Amino acid sequence: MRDEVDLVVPVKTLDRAKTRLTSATGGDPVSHAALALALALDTVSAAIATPGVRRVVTITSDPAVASEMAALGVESLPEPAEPGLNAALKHGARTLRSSRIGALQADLPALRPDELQAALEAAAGRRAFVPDRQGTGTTLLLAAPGGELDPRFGVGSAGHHRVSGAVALIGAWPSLRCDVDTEEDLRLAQMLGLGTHTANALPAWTT
Ligand SMILES: Nc1nc2c(ncn2[C@@H]2O[C@H](COP(=O)(O)OP(=O)(O)OP(=O)(O)O)[C@@H](O)[C@H]2O)c(=O)[nH]1
Ligand SMILES: C=C(OP(=O)(O)O)C(=O)O
Repeated sequence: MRDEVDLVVPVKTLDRAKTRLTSATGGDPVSHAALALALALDTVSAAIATPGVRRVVTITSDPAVASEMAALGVESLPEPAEPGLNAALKHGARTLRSSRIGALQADLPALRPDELQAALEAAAGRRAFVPDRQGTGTTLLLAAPGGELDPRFGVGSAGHHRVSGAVALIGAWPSLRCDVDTEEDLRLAQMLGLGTHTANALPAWTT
């Protein structure tokens, strides 16, 4: 039987999201929100196309995000009263009550379903995580079947997830490691091959 996972994807309200990318859109808030949304839509589109992913739910208080996710057939849950990324993920994990839960960051615009699938299979039922391209952050955290998510995202989260007993998954999945925080990340993601939402939302300098 396939070891399927339900993924919680956190998405900040668009007017607060991706501040390190502000320069990429020349400070225009409308273009910036469109780019932040596009990153999330491409991430979620790839996740729902991955055979080992049973269900994807976003955690967001932004109605525009929830509406666009609904158009993809993806449900959104509002954020809990407690602020912050890890509180949002714990809330999502508790609400879903899945047999196996994972957290996927929403800024992976080059994500390929075959690469996400390869990482899910490499986890082989263990609590595991995928470090970002720099090796310090985390792009995917997987609970063991029936286990707690215990998210420790934030600065240096790869180290925190390792210390918490999660196995680092290292393999040929560059698109899963390429989270986009800065203009440089965006250029690298473009080289890997962006999803259509982000490609269409790109600022003029990239084309
Ligand atoms: N729902 C929710 N998602 C969050 C929260 N904080 C971060 N995220 C999401 O978690 C992921 C990783 O966050 P970051 O890479 O730090 O993104 P960011 O906070 O938008 O970017 P910066 O403003 O540049 O730090 C992104 O998908 C964010 O949208 C939060 O408080 N609530
Ligand atoms: C919150 C995280 O993302 P980033 O480093 O992209 O801000 C993380 O990797 O834990």
